Amino acid sequence: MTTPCRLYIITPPSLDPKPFAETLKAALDAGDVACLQLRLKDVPEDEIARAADVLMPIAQSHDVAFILNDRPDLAAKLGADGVHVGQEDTPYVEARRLVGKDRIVGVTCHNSRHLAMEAGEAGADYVAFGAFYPTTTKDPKTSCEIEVLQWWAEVMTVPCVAIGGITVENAPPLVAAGADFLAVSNGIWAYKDGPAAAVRAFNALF
Ligand SMILES: Cc1ncc(COP(=O)(O)OP(=O)(O)O)c(N)n1
Ligand SMILES: Cc1nc(C(=O)O)sc1CCOP(=O)(O)O
Ligand SMILES: [Mg+2]
Repeated sequence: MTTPCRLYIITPPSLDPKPFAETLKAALDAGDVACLQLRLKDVPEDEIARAADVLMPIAQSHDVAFILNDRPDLAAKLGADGVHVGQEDTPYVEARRLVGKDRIVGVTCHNSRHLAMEAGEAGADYVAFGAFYPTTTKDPKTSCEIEVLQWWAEVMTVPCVAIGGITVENAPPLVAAGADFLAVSNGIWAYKDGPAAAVRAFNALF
């Protein structure tokens, strides 16, 4: 039996924790969300820690796993539920050593079956493929064909995440291909009817 696709929300590239907390609560109240990734690039550690202090309890009280981007050391120190690392970040094995066996470690695999098999065999909790669509959130290294996702979902058991420019409108082929999670930033925060409506609309697709 296949499990339904779930939402993996990524925070906006910059945020003010106190006001953003209210937006986040409304979004997480609106429907099922599996993970929230705190992704603040090029900011000092204390800014990430301040944001995590405010946002992690909100995620966890909604049963949403709180994942920190890039920083396994800080994920362990702050008590996050996991970390996401890319190919230019801390290598998987070191990330796992830093966070321990009980936290989630996810790995960016771009559009590469080879990187995904390596990560899966090493013990990653999920592999992430992207970017599936054009995105304004970052300049992605690769674009990924839906076929890669479909192949992974058919052949492998390690969960896969689809990322990059995903919106309520363009998500259906990714869901049909077997993505376990859709990782979405702008498609949530800039949704025409607001983030809570986006969460409802994604859940209606699943
Ligand atoms: C779920 C998920 N997938 C991919 C990424 C991208 O990670 P990375 O390649 O390290 O790039 P940055 O996000 O660090 O700019 C991600 N963050 N989350
Ligand atoms: C953080 C990130 N990584 C990507 C990759 O392809 O690895 S695409 C991306 C941006 C995700 O944000 P949005 O949903 O706004 O496009
Ligand atoms: Mg990274």
